[in-house]
Amino acid sequence: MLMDLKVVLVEPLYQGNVGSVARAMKNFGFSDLVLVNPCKPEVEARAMSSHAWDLLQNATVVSSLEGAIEDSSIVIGTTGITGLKFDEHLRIPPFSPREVRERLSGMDGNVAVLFGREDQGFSREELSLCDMIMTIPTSEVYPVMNLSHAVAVVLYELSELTTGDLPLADAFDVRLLHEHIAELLDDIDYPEHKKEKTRLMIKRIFGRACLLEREVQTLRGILRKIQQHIRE
Ligand SMILES: C[S@@+](CC[C@H](N)C(=O)[O-])C[C@H]1O[C@@H](n2cnc3c(N)ncnc32)[C@H](O)[C@@H]1O
Repeated sequence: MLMDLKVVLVEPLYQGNVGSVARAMKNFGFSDLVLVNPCKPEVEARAMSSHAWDLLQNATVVSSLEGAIEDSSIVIGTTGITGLKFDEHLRIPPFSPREVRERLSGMDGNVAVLFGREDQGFSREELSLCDMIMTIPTSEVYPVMNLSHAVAVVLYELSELTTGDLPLADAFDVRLLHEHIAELLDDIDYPEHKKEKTRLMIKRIFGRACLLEREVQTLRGILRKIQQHIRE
């Protein structure tokens, strides 16, 4: 069974790419396409989508990335630029599509894979919403691929992903866990200037772990106990 996976295109600029993405999705058996503030898919998009025009017609159009991923347990950002050039503050180890497939194999849940703008990729704020970063290994000489080519390679690999019976934590519960951690940092008077980066680091650690429902509940239980202890 295929994982419940949606492809999110963030502010795609060119109709041709949007059409080609729809085609690649249909080629690999995916249908859930979300477009954040897209260019209007018209004649060119239709031509490039070929027999996947229906998929494009049924795409969900939203006005914010947050809205596109609010129900996703795991949010995976994609980029051709890694290392310090990518973002010196985030320093996230990127995963190849094969590594992502291996990590998610046997699990069940909502996964969103994000693809960035053709000209600028993602902003730092957008990247901070991601649990994992995925990079297709390419030539170092020219690592940045065309948007729709990148989608096709990623989906080729993820179409081999087999869903299992381990439920990924619900997006809402993961959000509560992070709110809980933020409260705890306040309770222990964690240095104000370090809070944001620390919260992001914890989000990344948990993101890489692909937390299961039971694990989130256990972590929240422990945090509650610590909080009670501190507040007494
Ligand atoms: C043309 S690229 C964007 C290039 C942009 N100049 C940048 O700085 O990221 C459009 C999108 O394709 C995807 N992409 C391109 N190359 C990739 C690669 N090697 N691995 C994973 N995704 C890639 C990413 O989602 C990227 O945001």
